Amino acid sequence: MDAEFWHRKWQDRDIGFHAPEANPLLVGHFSRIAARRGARVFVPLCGKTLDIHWLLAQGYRVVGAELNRQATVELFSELGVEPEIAPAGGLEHFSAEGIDIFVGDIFDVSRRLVGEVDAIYDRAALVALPPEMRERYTAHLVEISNGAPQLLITFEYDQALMPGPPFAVSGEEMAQHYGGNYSLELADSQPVPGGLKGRCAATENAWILQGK
Ligand SMILES: C[S@@+](CC[C@H](N)C(=O)[O-])C[C@H]1O[C@@H](n2cnc3c(N)ncnc32)[C@H](O)[C@@H]1O
Repeated sequence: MDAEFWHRKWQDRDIGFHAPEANPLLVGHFSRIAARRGARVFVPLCGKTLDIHWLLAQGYRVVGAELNRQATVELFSELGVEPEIAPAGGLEHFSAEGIDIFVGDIFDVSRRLVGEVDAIYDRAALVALPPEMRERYTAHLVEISNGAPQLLITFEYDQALMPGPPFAVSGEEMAQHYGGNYSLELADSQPVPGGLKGRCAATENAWILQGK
């Protein structure tokens, strides 16, 4: 799952992960980790998700990281906002009132660059990464956010039945990555209607991670 894999997906418009509405688990649970209007929410691997539209509409500020420039151009266009675009280290920084998106590899996003983070919303980000990248990703997220609380959405299913992404991430794996920094609560668990990609029984889990 290198950069080319994701750029090709965007180029071929093979973006089944892009949901047509804000995620119900976000809508149902987010206020538990960030109640304050104006809180700044980090959305890693953000694509052009409508979850960002929802967060902005609730009065949150958003900072995102996304590899694909065209996805970011479309995000701002669909928000109806003209971004300022500037170089930022080796990345590009798209910004407008209440929103900053860094275009490039999340591993090049530093704590200094990302700035204040009050909460993290991870949907289709941890589960988009293969097992060998998840340890590095989770440690990096904790480092650049200073251990901000998270709402993290995962899938659980029999990985033998279907290759990822999205990958299955178990509760045990969650504890391995995040148990040292956070207390973990499985706040919600819902069957995926019709199965994952229409072919594999799965549950979608909403985890709330609060700093220890
Ligand atoms: C499965 S999609 C999810 C997008 C979004 N979270 C959503 O819910 O629609 C994963 C996204 O992560 C981006 N991505 C993959 N690897 C990345 C990396 N190393 N750094 C930044 N973005 C990355 C891809 O381009 C893609 O848009």
